[in-house]
Amino acid sequence: MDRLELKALAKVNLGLDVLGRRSNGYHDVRMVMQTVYLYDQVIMEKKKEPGIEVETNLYFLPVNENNLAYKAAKLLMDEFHIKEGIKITLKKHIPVAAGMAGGSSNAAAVLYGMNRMFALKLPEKALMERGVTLGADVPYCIMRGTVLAEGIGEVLTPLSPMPKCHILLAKPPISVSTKFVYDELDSREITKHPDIDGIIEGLDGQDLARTARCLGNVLEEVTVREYPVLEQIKNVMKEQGAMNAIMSGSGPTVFGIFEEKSRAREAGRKIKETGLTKQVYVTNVHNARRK
Ligand SMILES: C[C@@](CO)(OP(=O)(O)O)[C@H](O)COP(=O)(O)OP(=O)(O)OC[C@H]1O[C@@H](n2ccc(N)nc2=O)[C@H](O)[C@@H]1O
Ligand SMILES: Nc1ncnc2c1ncn2[C@@H]1O[C@H](COP(=O)(O)OP(=O)(O)O)[C@@H](O)[C@H]1O
Repeated sequence: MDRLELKALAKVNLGLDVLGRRSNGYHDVRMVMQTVYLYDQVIMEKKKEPGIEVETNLYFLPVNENNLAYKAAKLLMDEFHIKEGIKITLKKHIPVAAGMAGGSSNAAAVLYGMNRMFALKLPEKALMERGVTLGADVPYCIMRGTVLAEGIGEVLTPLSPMPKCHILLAKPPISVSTKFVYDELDSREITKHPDIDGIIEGLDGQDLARTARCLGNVLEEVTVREYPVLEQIKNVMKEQGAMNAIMSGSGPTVFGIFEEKSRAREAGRKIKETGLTKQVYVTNVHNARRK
């Protein structure tokens, strides 16, 4: 196989709880992850000359060893002494540094793609073990779907799939570092832990209303205080009929759950109109496994 075109899908966190801090600075988490149908296109092409070439439509992204897609390719090329080269084209649509795991999803796609193109025959678990060395969310991005993520995010248990619904994503034009958000949380007392078990029970009962009611992200304690725009976006979504709305991951993307697509669209229009952000996307949950 000389060419492979993959979709690297984004995620949202339906629930995100932090249980403790490890001595290396990483945190023990308990998260419910959900894949959404917003994706980057990852095109992989073999080339005769050795080496890794990365090309992307976003001028500000690195195309060297600092790109997560490059790192993923290098990891397997080094381990398996691959002599041929690879060109990776990233057509980015997932907002960058947004709490939607765009970079991790690119890395996951490249690990999956390299495994297939070079017939490495690594089982999914082996790809995940390598993936976590690139980022805590990479193993989940390999697995995809509705998943409970524990440990630092790499201990994965598939859950009952999220019932069909529409997701409105809104990314305000602010930048928040994941490390900063986790570190800030250490200096605060967590006043309210999200009801992760309630989300899981909602999913088990295929009860969208219950699942939506239990959405929660402990990292909001840091970001919402710092950036009131997040609360404003959540409020518009709820006023416009969202079953609930919270921040995804370390932010700043906020997402709302809607039963009707027209209402999700209308809420997106309102968010743009009121000048909170121009970056809004209406999408849905995606539960198909990789082929
Ligand atoms: C917050 C979450 C929620 O899904 O997602 P994003 O907001 O990045 O999408 C993840 O936990 C982020 O995962 P990921 O972005 O892959 O993390 P990494 O690159 O491994 O780590 C970036 C930094 O986040 C902090 N970190 C990450 C994961 C974790 N369990 N504890 C942490 O404290 C560490 O300070 C680390 O240096
Ligand atoms: N292929 C990539 N796509 C997006 N970001 C990347 C990529 N490679 C490296 N990065 C860097 O990783 C950081 C986090 O990006 P991203 O994965 O989009 O964040 P998040 O996990 O918060 O959604 C950014 O600062 C970006 O410069």
